[in-house]
Amino acid sequence: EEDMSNEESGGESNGSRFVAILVVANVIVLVVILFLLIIYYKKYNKLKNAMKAKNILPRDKEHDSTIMGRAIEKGTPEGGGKGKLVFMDEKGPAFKLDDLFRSSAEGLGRGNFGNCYKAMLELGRVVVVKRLIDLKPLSSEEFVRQVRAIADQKHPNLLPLLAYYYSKEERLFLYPFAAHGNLFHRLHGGRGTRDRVPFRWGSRLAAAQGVARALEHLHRHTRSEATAPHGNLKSSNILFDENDEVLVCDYGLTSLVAPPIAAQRMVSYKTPEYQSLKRISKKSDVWSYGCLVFELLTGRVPAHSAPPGTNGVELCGWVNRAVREEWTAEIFDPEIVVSRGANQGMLRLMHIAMKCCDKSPEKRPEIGQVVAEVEKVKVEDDELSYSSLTDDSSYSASSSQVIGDDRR
Ligand SMILES: Nc1ncnc2c1ncn2[C@@H]1O[C@H](COP(=O)(O)OP(=O)(O)OP(=O)(O)O)[C@@H](O)[C@H]1O
Repeated sequence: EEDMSNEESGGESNGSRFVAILVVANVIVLVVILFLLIIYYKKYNKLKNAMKAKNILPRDKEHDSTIMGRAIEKGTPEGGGKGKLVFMDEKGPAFKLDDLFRSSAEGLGRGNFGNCYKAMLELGRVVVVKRLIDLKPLSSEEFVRQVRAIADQKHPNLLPLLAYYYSKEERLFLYPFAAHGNLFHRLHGGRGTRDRVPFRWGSRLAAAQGVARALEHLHRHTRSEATAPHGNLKSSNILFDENDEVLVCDYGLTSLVAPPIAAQRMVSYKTPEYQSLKRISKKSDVWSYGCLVFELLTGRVPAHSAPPGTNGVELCGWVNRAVREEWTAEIFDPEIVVSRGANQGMLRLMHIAMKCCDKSPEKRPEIGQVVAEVEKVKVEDDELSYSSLTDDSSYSASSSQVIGDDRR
């Protein structure tokens, strides 16, 4: 009897051990399955994002329609922040934060200071929202003071700041949308394809004149000489409105951006004097203007402002070498020289740009002088005499080179 009861209790304990092993095995299998699912999900997401980044998968529509909301949600009252949308026009708000929150948006590109979105509001209004990252740590009062200084710069050739959004986590600038794109695309887009719309000399000259006028305005309204009032002058920051009028944008950010970031990313910090002496001044903008004019005349991208994925040329050195070595005719974009070669106006503009790009900032002209000279350049300018900025002897020499040169 004793043996039988021992056998029974042994059987019972074996049974419960078996059940326990079964439970543990099940738990292990479940944990392994869960673990595999997590790995699979992570890999799937990684692959999906990589494909999206390479434009293999179409962009998510839902993402597009809520992108603006996500961009600002942390700062809104609903998100727990204390976001504020402030309009610069005294007439008062043209729309509410909520309208922006609900607008559908499309990315325009990622610049050096964050993403830019085109936001389509109800009633057909379109604005551009620029997210600002890597700013200096400024108190809200100081930030507002700097933003007001930017907004007060009003000129027909400057893209006006419509509004700003400020919260602890997020700073946004709102601008009108410029319908005809930027100068970079106008100059370099679609080259060598059937889609290319030629960008003629007259339009390039008009762009050079508009930019010079905008810069002069910025310089006249900036007291300090030891700052670059624009700071980031380059072709992607020159826009065209629906009438093809020039609108210079992204001015005044030098006062908001942290200095090491500015040194890495802004054009005014690529000047010879900043590279050697860490000096920045109004003449840094004049140098950037000279480079921009070279870009207009040559159709080549300057190395210092070439967007990622594009190659640039060190244009100041290249043009100076061409003039020195007597092959000036070759620098001009074939799209503007057509059959008659570079005209007097193109040569005149080239010489103005050469003065602007002088290695020594002291030798560069003031932007006011640049405007006066650029305004004198005509679409068909056959006058041989001109003054102050352009050096008559080098001008005559290079004009004859242009006429006599073989195109290499
Ligand atoms: N108001 C606007 N209207 C139309 N296009 C704009 C407007 N503002 C910016 N863009 C375009 O959006 C794109 C991204 O602009 P963003 O200013 O962020 O970058 P970027 O000009 O390439 O570089 P950076 O940040 O150094 O200025 C550029 O192609 C620019 O020309």
